[in-house]
Amino acid sequence: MNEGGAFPWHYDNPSRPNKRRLTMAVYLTDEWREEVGGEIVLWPFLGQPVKVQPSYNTVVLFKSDATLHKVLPVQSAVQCTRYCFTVWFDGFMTNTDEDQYLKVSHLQTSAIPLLRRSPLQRTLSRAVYEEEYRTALRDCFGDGSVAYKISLHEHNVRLAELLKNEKVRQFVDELKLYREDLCNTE
Ligand SMILES: O=C(O)CCC(=O)C(=O)O
Ligand SMILES: [Fe+2]
Repeated sequence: MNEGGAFPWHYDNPSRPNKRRLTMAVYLTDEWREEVGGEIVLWPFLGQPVKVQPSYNTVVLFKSDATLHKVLPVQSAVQCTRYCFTVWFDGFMTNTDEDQYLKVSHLQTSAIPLLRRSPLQRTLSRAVYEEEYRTALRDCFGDGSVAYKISLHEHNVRLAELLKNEKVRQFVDELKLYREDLCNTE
């Protein structure tokens, strides 16, 4: 992935033909401490991010198709190897049409509770969190690196494609406001 072993914001199951339903990450770093870094951050759609320390015997379980997450860079100056293994559980009913295809009827306030728990959020996530996606790419790959430039370009292209649609653009603006309001009240 990259030298620090970090991951930018992603879903473990981004779309078909992926079958992942559940992610289980098991952390086995002995004597993990804060200056090592490498925390996993889970971000429930439109909610508050949750940072989990990858300390020995910690297990994290989440929905692979509806949990945005990233892994913070490990500080290479601190001589500590990060040990982790991940198990993905596939599902038979993963990425159904209902999970996969955003409809015009989803682009309205009343659909927000559904989007917050549904894999449908994946279509809108990079637009709602466009800046956070960019920052995480830079933190993971390093400013000026080829990998950063390529991944940033890919993000920008996919974002522009999504925002071509006027209704999507308007709804994304609404979701950004909703997200801010919720962060201030939660
Ligand atoms: O290393 C971790 O904490 C999780 C890795 C991860 O997100 C992945 O493999 O998709
Ligand atoms: Fe992941």
